[in-house]
Amino acid sequence: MNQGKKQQNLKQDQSQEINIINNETIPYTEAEESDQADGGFPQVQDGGCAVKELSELGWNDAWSDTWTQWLDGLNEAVTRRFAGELVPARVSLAHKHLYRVISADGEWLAELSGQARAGMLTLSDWPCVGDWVAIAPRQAEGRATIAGVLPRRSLFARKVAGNRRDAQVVAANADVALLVTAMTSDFEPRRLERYAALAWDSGAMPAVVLTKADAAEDPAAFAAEAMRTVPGADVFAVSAHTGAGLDRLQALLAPGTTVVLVGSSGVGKSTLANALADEEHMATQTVRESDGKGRHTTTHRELLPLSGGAWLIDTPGMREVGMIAVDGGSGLAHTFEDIEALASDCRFSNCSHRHEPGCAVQQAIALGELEAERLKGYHKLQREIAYMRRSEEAQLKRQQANSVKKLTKTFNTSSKRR
Ligand SMILES: Nc1nc2c(ncn2[C@@H]2O[C@H](COP(=O)(O)OP(=O)(O)OP(=O)(O)O)[C@@H](O)[C@H]2O)c(=O)[nH]1
Ligand SMILES: [Zn+2]
Repeated sequence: MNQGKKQQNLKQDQSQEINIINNETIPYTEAEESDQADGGFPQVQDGGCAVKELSELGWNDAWSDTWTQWLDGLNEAVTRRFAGELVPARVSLAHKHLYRVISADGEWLAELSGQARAGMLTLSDWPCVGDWVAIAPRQAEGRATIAGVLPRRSLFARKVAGNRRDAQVVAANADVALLVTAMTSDFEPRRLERYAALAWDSGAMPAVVLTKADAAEDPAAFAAEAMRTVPGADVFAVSAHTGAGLDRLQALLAPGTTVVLVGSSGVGKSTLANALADEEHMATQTVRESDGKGRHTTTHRELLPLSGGAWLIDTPGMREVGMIAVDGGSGLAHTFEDIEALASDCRFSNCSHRHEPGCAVQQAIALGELEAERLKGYHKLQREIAYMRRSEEAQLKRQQANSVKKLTKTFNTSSKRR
């Protein structure tokens, strides 16, 4: 799919306030205009982002099975309402309650059916970029109705610790999470551990990308350290500037694979994305020249095609994902498999691996089998998770207290009126 050029042109056409969907020109509707008033309408992603086959978007036998099961589970009213009209589509852009979705027939502007809306009980139920949804196209209008969201394979959320259901999902169904870190003084094994834990928790497969190979004296040493830090993950040393190592990385990103980039600011995520996309897809902060206002373009929430046929989810929320702590469940255990394995030999089952007698972890450190720094990283992440849990609980309590207060006030006011 080589539509990058077209996409660029479309982006520059924004000031004309048109959307091109399914090759038709459709003026903004009221809903879009009001969205635009508070923050700008999402950029037109790609006029004819038509895929020849759904598999290009990552659809496969497993998704087909999920689809069948999902349809079977629909209640009678929904089945009757959409009688045979539902087709799968993938969300390429989420903007408040308006979505862009790509189906085998092309790209649609879509909104949730009232019934689907009513079923959105928590923030995480709402569709987000990467989601597979069931749509009923409304051919005449060139719009579509979203009847529901298929169960997700993986998800990245803004707030993962504690109550996952209340997290805002910022990327769904990523297959691969590229943990991006530069081979400079920025390189921080402890941070990499945190990203790895986050990725394992998300359900996506982590792989490490070490950037700025051209500026590193000994890329192999960084790679070795990364392999020790994230056991079991593929490690790629690349330079977006010279192109070194990109081929090997491209091979991981098979057609239909969905990938996200996780990493701190300045490590080269945008540059890498550009190199993989072969186009300047990521010009998120270009100034709008066309209307002379010099206003920044809206930030994206997008599913971007990469040159090898894979897709990159780049949402503003993804940038925050790396900042937060993780669930503290399987992700932590997975990342620190070595420590967890040693821990099973500790004398006490609740050993904290600090001062307890018979601690197998401390013993391994004494024998030089485990780096003390790694245990420090483990403890630090544990502490952060505990801290997040506590602050979330406190926040929840405050919210509850506030709503009780509000209710009481409403009650008092209305009883005074009576
Ligand atoms: N030498 C070298 N510099 C690079 C490479 N890739 C990126 N950089 C530089 O690193 C700086 C940061 O790159 P970005 O791609 O903006 O980093 P980012 O991770 O997207 O940063 P945020 O947008 O803040 O999250 C820029 O000055 C790039 O030119 C590389 O392969 N080699
Ligand atoms: Zn121990």
